[in-house]
Amino acid sequence: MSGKRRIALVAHDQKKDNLVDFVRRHAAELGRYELVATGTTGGRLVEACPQLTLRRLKSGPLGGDQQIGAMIAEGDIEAVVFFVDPLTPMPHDVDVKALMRLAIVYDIALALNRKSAEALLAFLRDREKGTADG
Ligand SMILES: O=C(CO)COP(=O)(O)O
Repeated sequence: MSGKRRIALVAHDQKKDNLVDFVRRHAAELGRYELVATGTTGGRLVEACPQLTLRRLKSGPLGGDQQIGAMIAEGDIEAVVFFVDPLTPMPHDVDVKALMRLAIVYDIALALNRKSAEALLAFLRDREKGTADG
């Protein structure tokens, strides 16, 4: 690891534009973290924010969600921003659930939509300042 704290970024197809918008608006702040993303999401983010250094994992349905889950289990993830699409059936739904489950098990900050992602960043900011628990 680089020594920076790590954040995972993931979005389902219908939510990728929303995540790109979120990351673009917070690029400077997110750039202070080591960023990992599932494959297609990562491609979109790198295209939109070429200044960000981001490691692309496998695409979600091909194991990317599980790679993030494994990082959580290893203690290598600080927070997960995962913009989920609740209206479309996913062939890899079990992987999505497994990732969320591990985030809960390990008490990892997990944001599933834009407002909770804003709250997550505020929490990380407070934690850096030493004014948040956890
Ligand atoms: O499917 C995903 C999360 O479940 C995201 O994967 P991609 O970023 O490769 O589209």
